[in-house]
Amino acid sequence: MIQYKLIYFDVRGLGEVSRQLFHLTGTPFEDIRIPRNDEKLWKEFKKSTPFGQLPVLKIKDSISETEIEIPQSSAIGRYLAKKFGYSGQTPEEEAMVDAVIDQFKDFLVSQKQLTLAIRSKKSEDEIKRIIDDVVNPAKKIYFEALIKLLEKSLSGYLIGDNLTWADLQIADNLTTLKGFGLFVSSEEPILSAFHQKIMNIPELRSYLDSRPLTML
Ligand SMILES: N[C@@H](CCC(=O)N[C@@H](CS)C(=O)NCC(=O)O)C(=O)O
Repeated sequence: MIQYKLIYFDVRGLGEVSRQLFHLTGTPFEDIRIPRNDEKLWKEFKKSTPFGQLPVLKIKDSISETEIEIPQSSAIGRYLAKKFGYSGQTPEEEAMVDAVIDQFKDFLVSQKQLTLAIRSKKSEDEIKRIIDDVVNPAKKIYFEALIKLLEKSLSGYLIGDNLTWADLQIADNLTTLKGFGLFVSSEEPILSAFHQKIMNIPELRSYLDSRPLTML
């Protein structure tokens, strides 16, 4: 018997795609959420994590009595997607799924400047500057890459004929951008149709509906 514990902060962020994979597949897991604002608790807990950051996935096999901890959100997402059948159907699809995740991570470097500025209560002018000079140029490159894939897609998914964890990750990030006012459905019809398709997956819908729009 395998027991999963996913540890992340009490926000959507980098832990969300893994939570979604558990909900999608109906796999029981412990969803441990560290309060984002409890700095004292986090400072203590941080010491016990493999790389000093979250998310972390703990996997306990009660038969062999082994326990492992996996850090890094993409490693966790990829591991769960492989286990549950959402990592791509062939090695080539798997490579493209990884490429989409890498593209998302590249974009995240810019988005992170915005989230840090909001969290540290920077001035409106500074936040606008980050959006104009950093996030919007990176978003243009990111959206163009996604749109290219979707224009070629016959299934409506980013890669191949089936849902992969790359679809979940990108749709989740679109939700975040929507929360920031940086993804406006009427301006992005192709991405908007994709976002709706993923948001309406029957096995995930009630979970997704329960989640906040903002990732902070
Ligand atoms: N590359 C890592 C980044 C992880 C990361 O930045 N985690 C943040 C939360 S989103 C964190 O643990 N922040 C607290 C800290 O660094 O002390 C991943 O993808 O998991």
